[in-house]
Amino acid sequence: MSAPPSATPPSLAQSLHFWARNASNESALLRTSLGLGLFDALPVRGEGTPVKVDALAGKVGASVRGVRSLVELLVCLELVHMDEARGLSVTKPVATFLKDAAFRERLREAARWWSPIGQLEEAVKTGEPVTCEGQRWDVLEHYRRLFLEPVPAPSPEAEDFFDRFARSAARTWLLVTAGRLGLLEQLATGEKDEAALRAATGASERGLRRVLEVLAHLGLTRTEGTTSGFTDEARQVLDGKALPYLLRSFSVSAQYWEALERLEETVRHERFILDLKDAEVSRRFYADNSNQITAVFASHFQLSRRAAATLAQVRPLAGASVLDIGTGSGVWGVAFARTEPTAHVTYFDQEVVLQQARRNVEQLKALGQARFWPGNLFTQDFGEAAYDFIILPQVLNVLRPESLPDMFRRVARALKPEGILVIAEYVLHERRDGPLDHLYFGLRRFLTNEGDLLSHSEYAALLADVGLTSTVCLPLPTQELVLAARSGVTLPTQLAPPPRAAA
Ligand SMILES: C[S@@+](CC[C@H](N)C(=O)[O-])C[C@H]1O[C@@H](n2cnc3c(N)ncnc32)[C@H](O)[C@@H]1O
Repeated sequence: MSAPPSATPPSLAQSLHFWARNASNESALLRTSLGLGLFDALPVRGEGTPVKVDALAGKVGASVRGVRSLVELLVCLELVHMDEARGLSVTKPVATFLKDAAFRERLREAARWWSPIGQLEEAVKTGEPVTCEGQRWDVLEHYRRLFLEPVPAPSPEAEDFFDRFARSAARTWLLVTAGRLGLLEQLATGEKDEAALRAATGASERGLRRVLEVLAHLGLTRTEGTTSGFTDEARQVLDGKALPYLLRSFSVSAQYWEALERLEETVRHERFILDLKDAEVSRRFYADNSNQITAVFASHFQLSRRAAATLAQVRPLAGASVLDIGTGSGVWGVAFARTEPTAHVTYFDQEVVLQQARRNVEQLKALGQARFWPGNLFTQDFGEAAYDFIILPQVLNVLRPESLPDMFRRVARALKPEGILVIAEYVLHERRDGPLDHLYFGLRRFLTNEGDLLSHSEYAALLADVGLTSTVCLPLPTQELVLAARSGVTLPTQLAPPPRAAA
């Protein structure tokens, strides 16, 4: 299920993508919004004076940034309406089903299962209820009721809301668990009988059956007698490298589980459960994530090469000095090195992450043009008038909003007078009400004590403050490119065509 509700049901590939990345965010969003009383604090559309986000945060006693990161998603999902003056009200169908006491109780009951669901792996192995906060929870029975014995909701809108609220995260965790048990990998190699699957995964009879029943319900598997395998569609979608890639995405989502469960605490008090501003937590998280970042290297390399080609339209890259800040896998800097063999690239990141970047740069035979610079991007002085291009690829969203002016000041100082700043980011619509994937990404940045996503004009205002008065925003597939420079410097106004497959 993806949103807003559309006439055509999503394909299995689209659903898997959503379950891997955003389904647990969606459940946490709705569970937290309800827990905070956000819907109840808003007037019904057309029946009262719309409320601005600051006032709403005051009403529910929570942080403005936190409430804003929820509300922008609720607006995008069309559960909350935002008028031209940014006044908020709850839509009529939502107000109606939330007044239904029995439905409300179903939501409350479903909300209690987040932690127990996190122990699904144990439940599948033992076939027994799990213990959580001193109580026994029959997670396998919960999955049966949730997916195989649905209770009618008071309206189609209520059913859609319940699905997002209760089942979205449950789908993600089922797939996380099936991945961890090695069940999906077993099924990918062909049909298997129950005994073989139990032996390979350590699952109990009851646990395996339930997982397979729900996977079948999701359209991934089918079982005849005691033999199970992927459906034809699942086989096609999970062919080759697609399954390992998907499993890595699920494992990244799993890292956020507890923080999503406790999102209400974070929105209320800005108390961060997965605090990436803690140096040790950040080191571990990004060291782990750099594998994931490397897994998406090939697709991001398409984007970064296209960005380098776009800049080469207005400025020769020959002999250019390039600084790639928060380089991660190195995918952005190395694209400049590969586009122009005389360009020199400095890769800046945490030491532990640079080890991975070095391997990737070496593989692309660009070590001769490389310098690796370990440091802390929050405090590092990047020098003065030293670089023709500075790249900030997917890194501004790591900085809390109050750190952005200082970051831009250090970066503008390090740019040569004719230099160009290259920001690759998830740039929001001017109304900050989409795109949906960007907003979910933004919610994760908020809950990990990282930054805000901005619109083009919000970036332009901050950049103008440091003298980079000329900006353009060019949409790449999946993210945006904001280019900035001092007045009079020519910036490209359109993207170069996509590069050919070979690097
Ligand atoms: C979201 S990743 C982006 C990676 C890469 N630029 C890309 O587009 O794939 C953010 C990067 O910022 C780095 N980072 C986060 N905090 C940092 C800090 N305090 N100092 C240096 N690098 C940091 C992380 O290690 C990570 O590689």
